[in-house]
Formats: sequence, structure tokens, C-alpha cells
Amino acid sequence: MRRYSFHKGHGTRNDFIILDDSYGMHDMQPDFIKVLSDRHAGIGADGVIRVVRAGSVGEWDGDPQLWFMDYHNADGSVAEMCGNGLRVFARHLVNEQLVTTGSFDVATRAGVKHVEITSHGLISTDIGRAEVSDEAVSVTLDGREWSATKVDVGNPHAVAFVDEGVLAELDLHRAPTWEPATAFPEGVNVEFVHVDGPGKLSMRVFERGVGETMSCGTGVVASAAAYREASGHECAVEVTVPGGELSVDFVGGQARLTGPAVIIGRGEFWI
Ligand SMILES: N[C@@H](CCC[C@H](N)C(=O)O)C(=O)O
Repeated sequence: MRRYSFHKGHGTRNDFIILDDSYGMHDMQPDFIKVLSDRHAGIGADGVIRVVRAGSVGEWDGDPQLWFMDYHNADGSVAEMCGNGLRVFARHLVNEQLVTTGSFDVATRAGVKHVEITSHGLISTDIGRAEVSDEAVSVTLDGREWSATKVDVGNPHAVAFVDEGVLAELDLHRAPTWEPATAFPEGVNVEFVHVDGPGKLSMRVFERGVGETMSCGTGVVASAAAYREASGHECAVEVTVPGGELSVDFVGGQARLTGPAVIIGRGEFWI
């Protein structure tokens, strides 16, 4: 049995277990992640984030001194990016004095992301390009099918625009399916979105590797990008998710996601 310390945090109620591992000693096996993330037998979270120096990550070939966000979904799968996780990771780095300024870079599997702690206590993150595809895809849930927009935010998304009543009533205990199957060979995060007004969206999400979550930062960016593409809207997009509010703006085609990030506590576990 080994003893680990952890922190717990969330960004718009998308919650994460944070494990400090400066020297890359933790073995992030899927079973370990699953046990930790279990809401009944473990600590419980949508995902686990390991805080490790990029130089300790075999697949990383950039600046070895950067902190690397090693993100794992609750089912043990690895994801390329996590928008809410990035803000929570940044908050943790600041709180633990692992960085000394409020403006810094973080290494992720989707590349280097710049982070700014804002004067309003929110965190802004440069997510990069959200690539909207013109490939025809659809998603199906409970026998209902919607056409969807395929968006790559480093990780894969399918965004379906739905009526307000549908958004409220969707049963996301089951996973949506998609067509064609080849569109998302690694699985996909599915966002259901209602346009509340110009530049205002409401979104629910079924996350790959988790299920329905209260928020998904990259899903919010994907939804904003799909909305901009469809409507021609140029200004910032405010997105309401079950867990709160996030905003997205696009500067020179690069998406910036801004929102809260909270560390709620720390503890120890034995496994
Ligand atoms: N909740 C995250 C996304 C986490 C990864 C996702 N489930 C995937 O597998 O791609 C976010 O805030 O972006």
C-alpha cells in the first residue's frame, strides 16, 4: 500500500483530483485512475490531473521545465486537452507557488497553452485553434437524431444545436452515438447547445470517458466555434452550462476561454 497526497478542485463544477508528481514517479494506470475517480469507493471526480515537469513526460519534446497537465478521464482513458482542467491546474500552480507570476505557459498533450490570472479572480486560457470541419456528422440519443458540427479543440467534439425544451429534457445517463463511426475513431465529446440570443448559448455535454458532466471547457469552445461558423457572430460568446458560466473570445482565430477555478481542499489516500 502507498500513501499519496492530493488536492481537489473544480472549474464550473467539472471536478478534478490533482496529484503532484514533480519527478514523474506516479504510475498513472487506468485502474488507479478509476478507483480514485469513483464517487462511492474513491475520492470522486470527472478526471485526474497529474502535475509533472514536462521533461519527465516521454512523449514531450518541448521545454522540459514547463509544468505538464497530464489529464486522465474518470474511466482511466487519457485525453489530449481539458479546458476546465487547465484553469484548475493553473490555480493549483499559483497556490502552491510552483509558478511565480500570474502569466505563464502550461504544457499539454495538445501543445503549449498560455494562462493569465485576471484581476477579477478568473483565469483566461489560450486554447488555440478550434478547427470546425465541414464533414457531415450526426448524433443520436434515445432514437432522436441531430446533425452535428465536428470540431477539433485538440480533443474531438460533436456539437448539435437543439431546441430549448430538448436541451432541458435530454437524458444523458446514456451515451449518444454518432454517424459515420469513422468520424471519431477515438470517441467524441458530444455537446447539445441552444442559442439563447446573439452571443449567448446554453450547453449540456456528454463527455468521452466520463458521462454527463456539469461543464466542459473544450466543449464550450467547440460550441462557440460551431456557433460562430453558422451565424457569422464575431464578438465574445457567453456559455451557460449546468455548473456555471464561461466566456470564449477569438483573437486572430485563436480561442481564449475565461472562467473560474477553485481548489476546495487537500488530503491523503492509501492505495
Ligand atoms: N472536461 C474537459 C474535457 C476532458 C477530456 C474529455 N472528456 C475528452 O476525453 O476529450 C474540459 O473542460 O475540456
